[in-house]
Amino acid sequence: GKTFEAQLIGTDLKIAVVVGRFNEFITSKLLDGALDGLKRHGVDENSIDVAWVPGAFEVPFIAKQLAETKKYDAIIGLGTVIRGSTTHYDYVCNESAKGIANVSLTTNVPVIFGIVTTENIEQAIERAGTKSGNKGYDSAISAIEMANLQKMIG
Ligand SMILES: O=c1[nH]c(NC[C@H](O)[C@H](O)[C@H](O)CO)c([N+](=O)[O-])c(=O)[nH]1
Repeated sequence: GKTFEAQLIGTDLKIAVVVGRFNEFITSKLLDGALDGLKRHGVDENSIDVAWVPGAFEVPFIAKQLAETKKYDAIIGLGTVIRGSTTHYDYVCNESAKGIANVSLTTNVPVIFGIVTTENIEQAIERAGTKSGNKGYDSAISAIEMANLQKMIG
């Protein structure tokens, strides 16, 4: 039988990035990583739209609005939730994760979960371009793969 495995080439793809402003010190780095990953894999700068929302909780809502335009091959959700500074850490994380998965499934547009969820600021910094890489960059690669995979399966 067939094996579907997509290329990581982003030419001709249209991508939207939804990024939470909360913990902007981190999320701006995630966005930089995502844009870097998209462009260096061939996505045209003019084919990348970015929407800023207040925080991770709002990412799914705007991701859904963008998905319903049918203009994008994939959407990347970026944010940072740090338990140390959040009393309602679990709610924000759970609703953001559940919401993002739900948008994918209800709109048939791949939405990548690029929300950094950590115990403390140091761990968040590690995932935004230091020793654990950049989760925004990784999300960009996953977005390209999922968009191409969906096109392969048709
Ligand atoms: O993205 C985040 N939003 C956070 N809260 C805001 C939330 O995402 C909504 O923007 C807010 O509740 C208004 O709806 C966070 N904390 O509460 O700490 C957080 O750590 N990260």
